[in-house]
Amino acid sequence: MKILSAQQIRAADAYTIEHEPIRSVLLMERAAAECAGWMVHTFGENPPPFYIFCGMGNNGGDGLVIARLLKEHGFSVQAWLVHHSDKASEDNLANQPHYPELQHIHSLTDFPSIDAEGVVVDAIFGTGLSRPVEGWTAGIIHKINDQRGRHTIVSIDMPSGLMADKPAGHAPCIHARYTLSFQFYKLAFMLPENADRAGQVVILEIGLHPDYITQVQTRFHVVDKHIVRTIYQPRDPFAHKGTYGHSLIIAGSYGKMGAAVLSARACLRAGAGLVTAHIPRCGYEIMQTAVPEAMCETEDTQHINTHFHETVKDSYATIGIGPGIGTEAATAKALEKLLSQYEKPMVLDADALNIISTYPFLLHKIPHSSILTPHPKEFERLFGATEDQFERLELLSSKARELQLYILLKGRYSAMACPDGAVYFNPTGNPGMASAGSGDVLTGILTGLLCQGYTPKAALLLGAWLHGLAGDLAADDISEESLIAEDIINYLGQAWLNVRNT
Ligand SMILES: NC(=O)C1=CN([C@@H]2O[C@H](COP(=O)(O)OP(=O)(O)OC[C@H]3O[C@@H](n4cnc5c(N)ncnc54)[C@H](O)[C@@H]3O)[C@@H](O)[C@H]2O)[C@@H](O)CC1
Ligand SMILES: Nc1ncnc2c1ncn2[C@@H]1O[C@H](COP(=O)(O)OP(=O)(O)O)[C@@H](O)[C@H]1O
Ligand SMILES: [K+]
Repeated sequence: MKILSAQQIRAADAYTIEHEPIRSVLLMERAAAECAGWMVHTFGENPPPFYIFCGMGNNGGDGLVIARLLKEHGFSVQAWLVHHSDKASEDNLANQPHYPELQHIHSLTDFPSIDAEGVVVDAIFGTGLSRPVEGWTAGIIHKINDQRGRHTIVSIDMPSGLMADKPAGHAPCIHARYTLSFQFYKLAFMLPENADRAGQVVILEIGLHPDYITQVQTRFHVVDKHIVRTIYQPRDPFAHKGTYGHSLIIAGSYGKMGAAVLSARACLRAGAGLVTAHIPRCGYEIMQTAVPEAMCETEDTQHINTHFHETVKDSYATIGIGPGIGTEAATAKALEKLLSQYEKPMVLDADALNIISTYPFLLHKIPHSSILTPHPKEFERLFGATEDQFERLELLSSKARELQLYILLKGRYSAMACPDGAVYFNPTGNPGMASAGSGDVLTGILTGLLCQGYTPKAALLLGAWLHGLAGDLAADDISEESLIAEDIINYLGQAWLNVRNT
């Protein structure tokens, strides 16, 4: 699914109005009807009172229509027009007479007391907000946020105060429980700095013209079922174990053999034909016992990996390196040699990335189209700090282009930058996965997918999706709290079935 900028969304509205064709006030009616429908579906059993705050633009226009529709449905509704500007938009103005009970807010003192527990609808600003909200309108936003404990706040299209594709910093902004966003995710929703602003994002289809959506060029995308289904390749009925490649996992050190076990096991469950784990000697029995399906190659050194470059053969379809290997000088030396001699795309994670941040010239030795999977701290060590998360996204995308690598920046919506500069966000996954070892599993999955012949881009998008989906399926059964990395591996099979049957 594409992520459009505010300006592209305006163009999509205009294109739809001209080519469907539909009058703009009817497009507003259609969008608002989707919101009202969601509200009836969500709160309709025993409807609470609704308090609707409308702005002067088209977002406010949506609010006016929602107020009318909910009232017609028999809900208890009060609505206010927040006069942040002297002029209302045409469609806002057209809808005001259809809601005669409309009340007015001209200053902070007009803010009503809203007693009974209910739903506060925020339709003050949408994608038209061009600068941070100031003055008494900012005060209204704070007053609405003060209601959070007692009321459910639902924002229409955007939480008011947030801008679709610009940082809002510490500017006043509604903290919604739900955001009903029209047709597309907005870039701002993908960033952790806005996590407590948009709340749970619900995408509502409002029938914007498909021709516009197909032809519009955008760098940002959210991975969805359609993309994943296009990537998925069923296995060949005549396959043998050689068909799906031989991968090498270089991982683990004394005290961190779990990282190696998790990566090797995930690599197998992702579908690799053969897996060899390269580990220090201290891990031999652990690995052979925990992952009997994997072959094992050990170092002369007892506790760390130092000579893996000597055993690497071109016959390995790919390599996954990094989880738990430590950052000792001897390991760093071996990594440098490995990067100089192995030419196929590989997966680099964790300590492999930490070593590279200490010796940045190694970045240029990584085989093109390899996948790097830093978490935010590792990313900062590799590429430096940024002012805000929009700037960090730009840095991510420009580094992927400059180095011709795929870089996955981990998070709630992991951001995956491609060598052509495009960035895909992965929507699957949950906070239960914020526990030790989840990243080691991801390394194994990505390696397993590369190994069996998926292109690096396909492996990246499908791998992140499967990883998060397995986590979601596990959390559904055993809770987010008790989820551990091993569960992600155990539910990978169900995630595969889900992808196959979609
Ligand atoms: N036909 C369309 O264009 C449709 C638009 N829709 C709605 O329209 C919204 C966009 O509407 P608009 O473009 O009118 O914009 P908004 O309603 O988001 O806000 C624009 C209003 O806010 C004012 N404003 C902007 N920045 C401000 C600031 N910092 N402080 C105070 N006032 C400020 C502007 O002067 C204008 O009055 C979408 O988010 C969506 O809710 C939907 O109804 C779908 C159809
Ligand atoms: N709140 C969350 N929502 C979705 N995914 C998450 C969340 N927290 C963590 N994850 C995922 O779990 C993985 C954690 O990786 P990482 O921090 O490297 O863990 P570790 O180093 O312990 O293995 C990442 O893929 C990340 O996207
Ligand atoms: K809003």
